[in-house]
Amino acid sequence: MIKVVVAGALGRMGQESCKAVLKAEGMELVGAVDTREIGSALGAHLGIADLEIKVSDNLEKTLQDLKPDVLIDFTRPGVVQGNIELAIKNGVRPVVGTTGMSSEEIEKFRELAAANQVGALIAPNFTIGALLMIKFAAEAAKYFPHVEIIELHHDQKMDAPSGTAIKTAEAIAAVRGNMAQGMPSEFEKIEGSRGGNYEGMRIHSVRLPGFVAHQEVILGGVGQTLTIRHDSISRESYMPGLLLAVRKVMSLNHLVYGLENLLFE
Ligand SMILES: NC(=O)C1=CN([C@@H]2O[C@H](COP(=O)(O)OP(=O)(O)OC[C@H]3O[C@@H](n4cnc5c(N)ncnc54)[C@H](OP(=O)(O)O)[C@@H]3O)[C@@H](O)[C@H]2O)C=CC1
Ligand SMILES: O=C(O)C1=N[C@H](C(=O)O)C[C@H](O)C1
Repeated sequence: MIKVVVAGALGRMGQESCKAVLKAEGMELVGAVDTREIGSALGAHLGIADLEIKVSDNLEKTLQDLKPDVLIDFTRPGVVQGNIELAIKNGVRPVVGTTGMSSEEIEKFRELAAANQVGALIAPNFTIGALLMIKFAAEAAKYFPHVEIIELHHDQKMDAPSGTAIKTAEAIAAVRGNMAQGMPSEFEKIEGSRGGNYEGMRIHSVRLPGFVAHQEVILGGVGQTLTIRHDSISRESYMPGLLLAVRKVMSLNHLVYGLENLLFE
């Protein structure tokens, strides 16, 4: 049995993750950590009457008392960093969906995981569709190097651009490098109109109620454009990838950034 603790257990992704782990063969949900309704029964939040687990606000004590194999983290930027450090230092493998970390922070955790010989995964997106979108976009960018990314999310999202958009831009930049796009003399009449700039690629972040998580990668060529789009229309879409990650992290002794590295091996 893989023993799992979920941090951010009362959040949108945390609740979905708890339900998925409870249903998963070979996994046991042993603990739940959040900032809200501490001491309440997790089952009451998930609509499962006979679930014994209580919500704790103390991750360190939870990890030390319950000694889980894996920590799933869906908290928020600024919190996740401390959680990863606590997990690795306690020999618990973090499987992290929380976005908003810098590449320097990810590198620091890579070193920490290696020094402690603890498996870890940081995955900005757990859906197979988004991973394929990134793969296809990077392939297409070999032929269409002019690219803009539009990501669209619900309006409760804290970080912009999304972790998925950054991962997409990184994958495309690895193929085409840093490249100027558009007119050298272009200017913005309203600041930010052209979006964020990653190695010359523009990233536009839309935040509106009604969206879950969506992204378009638009590649432009002479007289033609190619659009690759992915839509997550429910948070269940992340669960198969998340459960796969929990299983795969058990046999790692280092940090992996991106589920694609475990999926398309
Ligand atoms: N990798 C992927 O595939 C996906 C990643 N995400 C990412 O996951 C993260 C969470 O998203 P989402 O579930 O929508 O966010 P929510 O705000 O719904 O959930 C976050 C939860 O974490 C809690 N929390 C805050 N601080 C702590 C803490 N110190 N310890 C424990 N829990 C804490 C929050 O409590 P409170 O409300 O009191 O602050 C809240 O319940 C985001 O970074 C998002 O971008 C989302 C979807 C998919
Ligand atoms: O906040 C979200 O909701 C999501 N965050 C992740 C990201 O930043 O890419 C994954 C997905 O897009 C949903």
